Amino acid sequence: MVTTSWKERIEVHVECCQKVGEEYTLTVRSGVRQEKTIGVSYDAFIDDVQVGDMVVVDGGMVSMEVLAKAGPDVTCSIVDPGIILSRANLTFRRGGGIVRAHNAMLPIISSKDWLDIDFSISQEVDFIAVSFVKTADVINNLKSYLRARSPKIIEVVAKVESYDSVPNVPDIVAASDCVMVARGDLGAQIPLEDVPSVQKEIVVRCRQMGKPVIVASHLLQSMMEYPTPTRAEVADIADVVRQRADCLMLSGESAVGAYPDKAVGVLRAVATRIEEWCRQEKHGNIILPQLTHVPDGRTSEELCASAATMANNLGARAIFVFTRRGYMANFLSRCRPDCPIFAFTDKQDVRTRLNMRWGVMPFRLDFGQDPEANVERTFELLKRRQLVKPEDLVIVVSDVRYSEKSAIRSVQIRQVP
Ligand SMILES: Nc1ncnc2c1ncn2[C@@H]1O[C@H](COP(=O)(O)OP(=O)(O)O)[C@@H](O)[C@H]1O
Ligand SMILES: C=C(OP(=O)(O)O)C(=O)O
Repeated sequence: MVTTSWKERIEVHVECCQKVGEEYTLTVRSGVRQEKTIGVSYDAFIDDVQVGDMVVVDGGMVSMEVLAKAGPDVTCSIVDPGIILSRANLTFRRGGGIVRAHNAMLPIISSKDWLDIDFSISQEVDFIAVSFVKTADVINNLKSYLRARSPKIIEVVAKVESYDSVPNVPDIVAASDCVMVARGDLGAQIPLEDVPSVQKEIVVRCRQMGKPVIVASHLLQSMMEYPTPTRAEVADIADVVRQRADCLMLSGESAVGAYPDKAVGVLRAVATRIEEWCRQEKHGNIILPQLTHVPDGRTSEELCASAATMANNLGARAIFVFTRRGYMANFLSRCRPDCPIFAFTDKQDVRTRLNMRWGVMPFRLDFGQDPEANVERTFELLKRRQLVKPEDLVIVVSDVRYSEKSAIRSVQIRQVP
């Protein structure tokens, strides 16, 4: 996955602002290395900020008041001391409210991003994530560009991380292939106490609309420095899993933290345990609206809903599904059944994209002419991998051939031979 770059960023490695009243210079001059001088990576900072504003770094890591402006430099006095980490995010508050900076008017996808998008197309990436999405328009625009330029389907992930995106979430979810709740930047733009409810609303909305959702950042923040997490972080991961989000994403923990492998291990262990508990306790069930209206889509949706209900009621070991474009696997995933969904597709890019879907373990398989022979091959394949064993009860969503040329869809209750 590649991501677009638009952000107002601070360019320091790590800076400790220790004393109240200490003066710092924020400058838009690039590459300046002077004591108590911090680079800001967008030029409009100088126009946006006013004397008396409060500049808030990373949602409150450090706050400083603007004392004076001179050319490219802004002198600030530390109000709340703390540590500024590299690529920190800046917001300004004036009269208690957030200031809609000039940057909020800039295009979400910059000219450099378009070059990067062209490069990503040439490299056949699977996903492009758009930072600081405000409305669905930017997603629609990028998707139509990708449709015209990319021979391969590239899915577009909307990163919800700005103040402006929150009221537009329903349209953004509808337009995107996938949504990321980017809690790091979101928490700097909206009050921190609003982040959990916004996260929950986005996760539920995405599931209702059949779009995968990633919850990102600060899941194991303390593991940037320590080999074990806090109990509160474990509880946060458990909450995301109980909300039935599709993906959990580490950021700094795996990118620059001291214990990346341990952090991934903790994430996996907690998620696995809580998923098991969710299956027993039946938490997180929600009402799913009808998604499709065309007759063919309705049939697929109903078939998958019934397959998931049957699997739950019968305590099935797994659901097997054949899917060329990923639709059937996606419908099944949306139902969040109690057992894994083994999805078989004849296309490698569909297999890769299905990794993003909740509960789906995708496999690539060349489909032969006879549907039943394909089903039998999948049993053998999964027995070899010890994912199922003889006599396991499984639900199979597959075509059944009833004449030389035609097949009908079916949901089958079967025992692994
Ligand atoms: N056992 C099977 N062997 C080969 N192909 C199958 C089998 N069962 C179903 N299929 C095919 O899998 C595809 C399901 O594709 P998918 O993209 O998920 O949804 P849709 O049916 O809406 O195209 C259909 O083309 C169907 O004919
Ligand atoms: C995922 C996020 O964005 P980035 O990748 O820029 O940290 C975030 O802000 O939470």
